Amino acid sequence: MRTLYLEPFSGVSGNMLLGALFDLGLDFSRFKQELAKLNLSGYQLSLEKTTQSAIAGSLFQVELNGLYAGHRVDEGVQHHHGQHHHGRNLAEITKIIQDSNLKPTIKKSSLKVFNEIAQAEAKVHAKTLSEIHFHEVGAIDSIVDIVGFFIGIDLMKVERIISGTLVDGSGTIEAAHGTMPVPVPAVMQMRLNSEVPFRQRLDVATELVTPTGFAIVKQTAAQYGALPTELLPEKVGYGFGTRTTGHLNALRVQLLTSKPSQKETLAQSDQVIELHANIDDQSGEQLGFVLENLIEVGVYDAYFTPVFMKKNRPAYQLTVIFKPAMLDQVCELVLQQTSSFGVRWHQLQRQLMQRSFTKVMTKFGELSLKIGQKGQFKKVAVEYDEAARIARKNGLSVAEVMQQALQVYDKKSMR
Ligand SMILES: O=C([S-])c1cc(C(=O)S)c[n+]([C@@H]2O[C@H](COP(=O)(O)O)[C@@H](O)[C@H]2O)c1
Ligand code: NI
Repeated sequence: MRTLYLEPFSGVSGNMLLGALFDLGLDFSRFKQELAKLNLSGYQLSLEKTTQSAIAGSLFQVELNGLYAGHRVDEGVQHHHGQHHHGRNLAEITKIIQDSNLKPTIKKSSLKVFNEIAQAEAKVHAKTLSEIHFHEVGAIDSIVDIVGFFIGIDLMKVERIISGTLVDGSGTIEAAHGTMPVPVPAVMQMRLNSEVPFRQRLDVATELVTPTGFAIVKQTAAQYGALPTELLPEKVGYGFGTRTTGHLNALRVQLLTSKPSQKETLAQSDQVIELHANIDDQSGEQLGFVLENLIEVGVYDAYFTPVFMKKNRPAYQLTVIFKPAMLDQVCELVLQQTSSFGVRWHQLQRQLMQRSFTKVMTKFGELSLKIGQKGQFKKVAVEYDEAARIARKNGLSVAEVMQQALQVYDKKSMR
């Protein structure tokens, strides 16, 4: 799976995302060909290979009638070059995107991002969605950045995006409406109840995370956190921002692929999801049923831990451990079959011993053994179900049967 890993150590914006994709090798001519399918005019694109703080990277900008696009959204009539213009609202932008010949997946993803930003702007400015206008200059910039990003990842065949923590600056910025706090209000609004990891640098007194950058990450990242260790960085790129921060102002991106030569490592180290839900109002019978169903669909483990919840309620915490591909299935099962109104999860790195299986013949019958190996360490475990069956049949303890099996194994392996 081709994965794009974002390192927004100096924030993220539409320009930085596209600059970074070009720096990774996205073909500028192919990109422009695809973007032309929008049938938009009045803009030029500039792509410059340059350096910042002695680091080589790419600066991507959208130029409109000689001006670099900056401000984006207004909640009504826009003053532009001394005239009054009504900007494009969400419905008009939706129409431009829908009427284009772009791939349906690109249209759909772009519209999700526009919706995310428009909802946040509407809330911040206490306006309705149709009253939020992406003004004439900013609308083109936003369309190019947002639609362009999805064109870029489609051309580069990126299948999954993972993002590290978004780092914003602090203080205030000057915008069309006056002074705005950082994180800017639209970003702050989109952060509410979102999982996107975020922190601020107090030594950078400007905006590093723009609404467009934040919305794209929020809508596209399948996972957040550190670089997955089982993946191999194949390419790295730097997309520069336009603000002067006194530091390297870039988004770093990595293109990751699975390590082909280390299949063994892959098999021994992988990622699992640990999901939790606290339940204080469901019967033991029903909860037992939930565990049975979870085990049946193939989770690695599922169990309850007694906990005290708010208001001193004795309750149970459900824990389920399973492979990441089962996330939707497990969430649905837990939400359908328990009284919990939500679930929470995190991804964990797991390391396993290399496993193999063998059989031994004891005087009571045949038994299966599981062998775990990690370097010079070795563990042998007797299959419990088989040992229990033999113990019952012969009137023995499970320990006696297991001991017999291990003795036979030891003799066999010493030979
Ligand atoms: O024009 C408006 S209303 C505006 C609102 C906000 C809010 O947070 S509300 C922010 N901005 C600033 O405009 C530029 C461009 O943002 P893009 O996401 O289009 O790149 C950026 O500095 C925003 O913070 C404008
Ligand atoms: Ni705004």
